[in-house]
Amino acid sequence: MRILILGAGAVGLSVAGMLSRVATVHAVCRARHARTIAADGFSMSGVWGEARFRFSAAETVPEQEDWDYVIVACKSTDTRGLAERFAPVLVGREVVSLQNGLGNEEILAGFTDRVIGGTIITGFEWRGDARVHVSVEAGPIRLGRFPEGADPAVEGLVALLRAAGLKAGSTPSIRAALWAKTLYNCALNPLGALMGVAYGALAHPQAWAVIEGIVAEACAVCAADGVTLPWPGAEAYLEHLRTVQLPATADHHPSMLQDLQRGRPTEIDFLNGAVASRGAALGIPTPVNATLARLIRFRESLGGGVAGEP
Ligand SMILES: NC(=O)C1=CN([C@@H]2O[C@H](COP(=O)(O)OP(=O)(O)OC[C@H]3O[C@@H](n4cnc5c(N)ncnc54)[C@H](OP(=O)(O)O)[C@@H]3O)[C@@H](O)[C@H]2O)C=CC1
Ligand SMILES: CC(C)(CO)C(=O)C(=O)O
Repeated sequence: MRILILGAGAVGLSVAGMLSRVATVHAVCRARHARTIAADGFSMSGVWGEARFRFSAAETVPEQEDWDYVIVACKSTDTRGLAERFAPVLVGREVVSLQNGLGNEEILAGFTDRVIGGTIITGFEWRGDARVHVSVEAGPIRLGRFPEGADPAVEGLVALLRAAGLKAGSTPSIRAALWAKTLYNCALNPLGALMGVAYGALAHPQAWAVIEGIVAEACAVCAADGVTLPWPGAEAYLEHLRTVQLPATADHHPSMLQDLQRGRPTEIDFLNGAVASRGAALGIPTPVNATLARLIRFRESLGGGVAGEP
């Protein structure tokens, strides 16, 4: 099996490393990571184990290679640019999004008619060039044919991930899985990023009241979008978030916080911003999500460092 990973960073290089145990892998990543991988390998620590992996990595794709799967693992803000740059590699191939948020699969569907959606609810933190710490894991990787269904290509990648030692499963309703992951990220990422706290701190009643608003609106938009979530309503999801997901990732700081600290664009327009824009299109009011999206965009405009510092 031959796997190409595009936009390989914390998530993509870790998945590349694990898959290199059972498949031929090439990762398209930044040059500094590629240099370190060539010299010393990719180093991984944490809940996926301590390991050093060697696989092919560069800023470009080797010419005239064939790929069984192309996994896109960049930030959602880079999906379109990356897809445009590597468009010839995507045409007619199985292209898998392993990213957060709503909208990546729709972008990739403009480049291939074989899109597989994916969700990953594991925490990855940079520790240096080509060095990543896998901090927490709250569930298996979920894959499904986009917009719906599962088929042998989806099952083939699930089997490969399992053979590599990862927890993975398929779903016939990837849109529901993407919405479910988006609920989690919308509820926790912007608040955690704005307040500079780990997820566990968001159980505070003042924060939780905001989270209730975020989730109620997002569930209403999701229902209007024709997607049935695994929970009967917002209350049931909030209970799952409070009792299962929050404890499992209590010590994790949202990647959005790191983006803000580094003065980088966040994925807000694929999270709460996407809930607000889809809500507007469907006639569902989303004042809480729209306000959080505005606050994050405002914070982005202030650049890196701590707000208020000279
Ligand atoms: N980190 C986490 O814990 C989790 C992240 N996710 C999601 O997974 C996705 C990826 O996140 P993550 O791995 O953290 O992001 P990273 O920023 O660590 O990785 C993406 C990498 O792609 C690189 N890149 C972008 N464009 C190109 C290009 N044209 N050529 C080569 N490299 C390129 C980026 O470089 P540069 O930075 O220089 O632009 C970066 O190194 C996101 O949607 C995120 O929300 C999901 C679950 C957990
Ligand atoms: C790491 C994870 C899964 C939160 O636990 C995440 O989605 C993020 O930080 O964006």
